[in-house]
Amino acid sequence: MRASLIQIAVDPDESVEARRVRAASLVVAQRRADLVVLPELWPVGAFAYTAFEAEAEPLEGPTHEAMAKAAAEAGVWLHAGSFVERADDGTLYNTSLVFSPDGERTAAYRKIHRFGFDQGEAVMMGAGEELVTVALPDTTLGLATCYDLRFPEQFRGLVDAGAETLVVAAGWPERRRSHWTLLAQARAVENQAYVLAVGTAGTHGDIQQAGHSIVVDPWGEVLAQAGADEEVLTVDLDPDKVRATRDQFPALKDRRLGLTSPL
Ligand SMILES: NC(=O)CCC(=O)C(=O)O
Repeated sequence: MRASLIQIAVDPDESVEARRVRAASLVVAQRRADLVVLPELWPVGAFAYTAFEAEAEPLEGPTHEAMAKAAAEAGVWLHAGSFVERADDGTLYNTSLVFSPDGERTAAYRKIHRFGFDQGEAVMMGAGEELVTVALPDTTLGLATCYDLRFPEQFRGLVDAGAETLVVAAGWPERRRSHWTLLAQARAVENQAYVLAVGTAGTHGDIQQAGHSIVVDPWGEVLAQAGADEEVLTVDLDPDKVRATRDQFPALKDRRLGLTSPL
């Protein structure tokens, strides 16, 4: 199974519409891949908080339309990264979309853990409430977005729901790049799953992006890592490796659930 991670550059001097057109053509160029993945909030920029309101779209808005078309034209499974969704009640969400090779939407995932503590996304957006997995012919994807990477219980929930390939769409800052690499490897090792983590390049909201998208195998080995600039990272995955790792080193079976504290 070939996966291509598109580490697109997000800079304020390019319009959202121009970037949408460019992202679609980058997807269409990945015709030889089975799965293509874009990062978090690439239309507007994950830290471009002041643009969230103006650039919010309905679920089936222009980003949905462009990405459905690109998936069908390339004939690939497409995790289209996330965009700012405006729900019918007006609430904004950081929402990821997945399309099948015929351009049908198969999943929408609203980011569960909002970043910013008492500001930015954490106060401007609603929180997703549902774990989302997507069954592909060769593997099951478990979806997560950026800050979610810091919450292992979300990933365990995805694994319990059948996930074998954990996809993290992010807009991770350069300042915490060491956490990005470490956490991607940790989520792979503890869940005995592939981790495909794709970030953005460029600078938005004055936050320099780390790039360094990364693919980690179920044993925790880094199969490939991008640099800081715009880049497409292409990797061949062996879905049987998840089953083999879980059979040969069955740590997931030794979980002790329901422990209580005497305090
Ligand atoms: N967009 C995000 O969720 C940023 C997360 C981040 O910067 C961090 O966890 O560190």
